[in-house]
Amino acid sequence: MPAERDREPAPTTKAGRHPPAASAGGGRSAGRGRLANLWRLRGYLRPYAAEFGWLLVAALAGTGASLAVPLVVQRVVDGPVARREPGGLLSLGALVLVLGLVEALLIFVRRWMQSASSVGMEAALRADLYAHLLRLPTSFHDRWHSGQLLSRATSDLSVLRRFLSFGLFFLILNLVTYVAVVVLLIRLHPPLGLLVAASAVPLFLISRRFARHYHAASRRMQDQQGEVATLVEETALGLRTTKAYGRGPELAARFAGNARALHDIGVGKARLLARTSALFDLVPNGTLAVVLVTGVVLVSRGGLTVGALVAFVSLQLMLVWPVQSLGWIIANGQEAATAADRIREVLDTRPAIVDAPGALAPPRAGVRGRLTFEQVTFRYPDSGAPVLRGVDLTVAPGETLALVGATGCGKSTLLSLVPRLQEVTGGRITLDGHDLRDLRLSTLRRLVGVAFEEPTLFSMSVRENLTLGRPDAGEDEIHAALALAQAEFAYDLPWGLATRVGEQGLSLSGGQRQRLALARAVLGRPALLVLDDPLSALDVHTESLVEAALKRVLRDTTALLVVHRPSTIALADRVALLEQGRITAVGTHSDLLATVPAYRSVLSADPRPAAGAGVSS
Ligand SMILES: Nc1ncnc2c1ncn2[C@@H]1O[C@H](COP(=O)(O)OP(=O)(O)OP(=O)(O)O)[C@@H](O)[C@H]1O
Repeated sequence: MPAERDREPAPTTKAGRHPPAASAGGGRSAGRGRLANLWRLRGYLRPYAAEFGWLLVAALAGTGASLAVPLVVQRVVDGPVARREPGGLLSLGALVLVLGLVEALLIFVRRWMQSASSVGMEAALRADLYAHLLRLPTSFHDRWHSGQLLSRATSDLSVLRRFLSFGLFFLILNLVTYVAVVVLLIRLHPPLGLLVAASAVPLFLISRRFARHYHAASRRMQDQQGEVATLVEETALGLRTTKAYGRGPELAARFAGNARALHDIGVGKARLLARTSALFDLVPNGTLAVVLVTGVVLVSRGGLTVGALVAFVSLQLMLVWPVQSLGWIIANGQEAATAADRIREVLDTRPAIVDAPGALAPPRAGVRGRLTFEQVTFRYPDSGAPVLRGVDLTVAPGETLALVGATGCGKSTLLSLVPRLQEVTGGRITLDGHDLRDLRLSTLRRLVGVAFEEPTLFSMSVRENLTLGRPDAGEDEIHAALALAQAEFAYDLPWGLATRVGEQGLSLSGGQRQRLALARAVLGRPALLVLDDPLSALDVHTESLVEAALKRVLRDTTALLVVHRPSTIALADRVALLEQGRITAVGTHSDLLATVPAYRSVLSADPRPAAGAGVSS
């Protein structure tokens, strides 16, 4: 299902902002829009419309059967009982039995069919949400807490399923029951019937107030669940650091604070529901008391038959449960509305980096690999100053260019622009003269092999990790890539390449992970290699082996490398110095060493500001 609106609401982000609905304590516009997002998800119910319709028919028929019983009882009381003659009692008794059996059968049919549609709807929505998360740019994931996404993909979807399978169903059923009973009551005795009908007014007012407050509480609760999920996830991922620094107690206290907040919101919600449920109990029972007293007076004055009073009261008793359950249904509905808001916040975020219409897909063989940055500017969303400012740089086909600069000057950012993980905010980058934005994303990412500073491995087999970008890679290619990255240790793992590496590849050493990530980048000989400090976690011996192997690959591949160590810089044909978002010098390593003090300063880790950086690109 496509995202429908072109807006990025302020989500519960890492910056801690909340969407407008989170603080919705009431207000007319909030009230109007409260169910809007729930309504927008109706498309997911469409495939199950017929099923849902049959369910409703079965439920309404069952309710009709149960409503008929008091009317038969009226005939029994006013007929055989009043006349004190049992004639006709048998047929009326048989009718009640048949009605009971029909009702039981219809309830069985309804329950049998009920769950499949809601589970199917939940699965479809979850699949769309996940696919959409994959399409969203890295800037989106930079801003959102992973726990918030996790809770949306799990608990929010379950809340929606519960509402669609029970809440919505009983809301319709109970409303129809209410109207049908009131119509029957008015037919039995118009003044008393209208009195019962009038009880809908306080019920409506209570419902409206409750819905408003419960919606706000639900939003707080579901956001807080996301916060707790984030904390648990961060703790699990950073467990080693936490333990090493002895920060366990501090984290436990932070968790306890968050869990306490969740608990308090949960208790608040439960109390709100309890208070309102009491009112929902009071109204039908109070009306019943008035009807009983008035009814008995009417019977004593001959204005109503005993049978009619029995039928009236029996029918009215059938309203107690629908009214009592109103609190639960509204609560469920408001939680579902909140869940829909939270899910739409993700679905409404448009993927910013997408294929242009008519995007090109040049074949690998036709790509020479000339990479050019033309006046490239880049600024992170929500941050003030641009990280890159007017970068001009050309990497010739087959050339290896090393990017050098002080920490935080924007090297990784510049690299991330090549596979379009981030989009330039000014200027353009071209590959063989084509603006990267004119290339099909999937093609571009096949042409560019990437290895990041932090080598991420997924909890799947080594082979799957290696062939992530090239599922079709053959055994020879895998072997060549592993050999190149000096990562043949993978064959010696307990199950060879079929060995599952742990989450984030934690069962491997940093150097092993880095070598596997390098093998993944070079697999299939991409036209362009983009490597962010690819040798940082290697020991001196392995580093020189990988360097030697890399040298071979780099000979016929265009490559842009971020490097810190002079030994790795030797791999490059030329070096570019990045300072405060600008390329201030380009040349060979020896030229720059000789002529650019800032370059010497960066390489010698000299913290002094480099004055007079000279050679410009
Ligand atoms: N996702 C982000 N959102 C906002 N600012 C960011 C983001 N990532 C990086 N930055 C900022 O952009 C600047 C450049 O970061 P970048 O990681 O590109 O530097 P770098 O030169 O690669 O650093 P290092 O050598 O330490 O890896 C830094 O000031 C950093 O704080």
